[in-house]
Amino acid sequence: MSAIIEVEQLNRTFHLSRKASVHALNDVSCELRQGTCLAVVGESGSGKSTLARVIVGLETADSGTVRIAGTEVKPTTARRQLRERAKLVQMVFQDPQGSLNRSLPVSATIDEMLQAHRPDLDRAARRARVLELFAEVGLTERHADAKPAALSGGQKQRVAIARALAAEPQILVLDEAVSALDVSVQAQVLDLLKRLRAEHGLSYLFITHDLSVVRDIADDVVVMRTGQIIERGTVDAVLDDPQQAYTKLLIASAPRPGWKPERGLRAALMGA
Ligand SMILES: Nc1ncnc2c1ncn2[C@@H]1O[C@H](COP(=O)(O)OP(=O)(O)OP(=O)(O)O)[C@@H](O)[C@H]1O
Repeated sequence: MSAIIEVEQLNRTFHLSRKASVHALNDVSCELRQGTCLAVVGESGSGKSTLARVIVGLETADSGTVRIAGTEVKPTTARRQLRERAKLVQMVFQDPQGSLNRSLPVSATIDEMLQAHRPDLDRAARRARVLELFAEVGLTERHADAKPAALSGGQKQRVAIARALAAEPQILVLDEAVSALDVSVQAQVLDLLKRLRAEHGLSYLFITHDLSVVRDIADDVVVMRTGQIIERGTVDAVLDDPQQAYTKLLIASAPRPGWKPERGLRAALMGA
């Protein structure tokens, strides 16, 4: 199976002051196989979001390459190139609020995407497409015409997914996209994502700190720690037979029935 995203030796350092800097990405290489889901896991600050942001072009790497669908993508501000990249890869964030205007119906955000990516559609055709996209993510016309405040967190995240789909991308980069949702709503959104992936032949880069979510949706996983990938493999191989002590700790500290927060990763790493 060919790779739709190939990341080679990415480096990104943030200089915080004259003396202090953070190596957020340290020679990171990985690939997302076409039609599959690659999970990127690791504790807070390990570099997951920076990797996602470099891939979608929101962040610039100091060195290294990103190829999407065989073509190297470079940071750009040129509208045409940004639009081409948006057609390949769309990002869904933890907080859907960012892409919604409080004073407009949520359908407006999808209409805006369609205006950018489907200039062939007139107003009536865009409205029809908006309703089609809402139906695809399990929402109705009533939801489309509601303002953000009238929708639940799960419904808003469905709108964010519909917005991403409006560009007809090949890849979704989901950055903690289900992390803020209640467990039952999270399961519904994960089911939706699995269905959409199958129906549209999408590939997912799935950033999460939650290993139960990884087990549910991902095929492959990379484990990040302080900007480096320290373990990689299929989900079954890595979660059932982790090789690195850090991965073992991540798994041991993942919430499960009977789990106590004070026995979490930080406590475990500190030997508490
Ligand atoms: N714009 C920035 N300026 C300075 N430092 C940054 C910036 N973005 C990220 N960092 C630092 O880079 C490191 C990696 O951050 P990143 O957000 O990629 O980690 P993460 O694994 O996604 O964490 P989280 O799950 O908390 O979002 C952290 O130490 C962070 O503080």
